[in-house]
Amino acid sequence: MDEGKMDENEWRYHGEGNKSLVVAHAQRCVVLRFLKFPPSRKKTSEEVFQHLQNIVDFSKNVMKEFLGENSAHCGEVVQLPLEFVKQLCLKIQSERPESRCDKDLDTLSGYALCLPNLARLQTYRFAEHRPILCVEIKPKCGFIPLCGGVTHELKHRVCRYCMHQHLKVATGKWKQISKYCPLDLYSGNKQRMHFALKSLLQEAQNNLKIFKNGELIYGCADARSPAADWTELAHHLKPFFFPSNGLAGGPHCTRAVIRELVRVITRVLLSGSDKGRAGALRRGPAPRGPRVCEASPFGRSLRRQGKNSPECSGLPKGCLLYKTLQVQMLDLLDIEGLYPLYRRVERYLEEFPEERKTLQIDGPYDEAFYQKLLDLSTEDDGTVAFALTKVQQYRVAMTAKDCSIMIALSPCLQDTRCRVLTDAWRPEKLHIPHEVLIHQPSQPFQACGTAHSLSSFLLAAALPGRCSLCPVPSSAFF
Ligand SMILES: O=P(O)(O)O[C@@H]1[C@@H](OP(=O)(O)O)[C@H](OP(=O)(O)O)[C@H](O)[C@H](OP(=O)(O)O)[C@H]1OP(=O)(O)O
Ligand SMILES: Nc1ncnc2c1ncn2[C@@H]1O[C@H](COP(=O)(O)OP(=O)(O)OP(=O)(O)O)[C@@H](O)[C@H]1O
Repeated sequence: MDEGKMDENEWRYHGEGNKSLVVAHAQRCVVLRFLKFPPSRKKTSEEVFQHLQNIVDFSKNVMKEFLGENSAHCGEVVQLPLEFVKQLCLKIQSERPESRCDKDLDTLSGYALCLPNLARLQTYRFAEHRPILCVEIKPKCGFIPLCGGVTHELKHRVCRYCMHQHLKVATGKWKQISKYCPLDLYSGNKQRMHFALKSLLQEAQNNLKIFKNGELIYGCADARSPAADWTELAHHLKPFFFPSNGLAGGPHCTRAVIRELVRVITRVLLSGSDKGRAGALRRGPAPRGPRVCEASPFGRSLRRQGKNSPECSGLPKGCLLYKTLQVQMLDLLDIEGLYPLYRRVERYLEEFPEERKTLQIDGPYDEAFYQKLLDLSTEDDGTVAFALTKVQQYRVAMTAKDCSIMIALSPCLQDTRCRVLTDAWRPEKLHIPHEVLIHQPSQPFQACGTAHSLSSFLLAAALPGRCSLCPVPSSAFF
């Protein structure tokens, strides 16, 4: 990217979250990710640069280590002309959802992160003409804590996502309670996963987005968004899944297309053997909590059938869901167990503020930082070192609890063989037909009231095995 010659007209609004706003280049497969701040809280250029550099280091030295070399896109910090950023900000303002406009894009520092556009395939530097579907899922926390520090009994039975649903509907953030439960998605049981994905498709909230050729075609900006329209979605998807068969339209076709989409996503989520160290994280004695959340309609129907424990399929060790869950489980103590340790660190820093740097409180997120995360002991020896390790593990776990998985799918170019879509990944596997990418938004540490932003990571995993898209003839698309 030539930062000297930037033209705002070559970029379009792509999406935003609570902390950043993303624009995509119209031709090239890159995005720019800008930080956002409340109008009253501007940061200096140096602070913004450091924040973004921390995100890059964290992706590279922590998340990539846990989730696998092939699973990370760290991006790079770029400095852009201020005039370009100002014009871009004006250009995209009308496309921003109202609910996100309480924060402004940072137009003062000129810094942004440049990343690959994960809604497109990464093999090609330029947007090409083959159709690309990208499914973005933010699965949220996939386990129920079982640690002794948890005081509310309900937290041992109902997962955080399902509890939050009630709060979100009560406060008007979303219109209705979703049937989605992360524990169903993380179960590894295909039937439960299908239920979870269908529930996401019914009530996407901010947990599911679908892009076609880089454009958002399905997803929910806020509670004012129109209700999900499966007929329209099926219309978009039919050429991907049933390009040449006789399924004309109507409810039967819609159901068939949605079923196929759910089946393909499940298959992708369960595949993958990219090595990361998350699988090697050795747990202490603490056992895992219940595998089914009491609030999940799937769990309830199991109980009605008298099945108290579901058939437990478990996740294959190499798959991204498994690795993500392992990292989430670095939260060994829950916020209730962690808070006293956080206070211990805080008190220490009040007394010895100069230690902040030595203790790597705000980074750098380097190899030494990563190594300390591997200590999973829960025996508190009363030291600041122990408390700090648990706090940092908690922050990393929070990152994994808030990340998104991005699955890019494309039909094959030949009738019978799939092409590799990622040249960098295992070129001998000429049948790897799709890409999976994880995107992690900026991760704050708000649990205890402060707002340190920690991390962001982008991951890609190569998937072995044939995909159900393989037999799809390409001719229908070109
Ligand atoms: O706390 P949660 O589980 O509600 O997660 C927050 C997300 O809410 P969600 O429940 O997914 O709608 C929230 O998402 P939305 O703004 O609601 O789309 C953010 O992702 C937030 O992260 P950050 O503080 O902006 O870096 C997330 O905060 P963290 O918990 O990751 O700090
Ligand atoms: N590299 C990328 N490629 C494609 N799309 C991206 C990329 N990075 C972000 N996006 C899109 O932009 C949206 C907003 O970005 P992001 O989630 O990083 O915002 P955030 O403010 O950090 O998130 P949060 O609300 O969790 O704090 C994402 O949901 C995703 O759809």
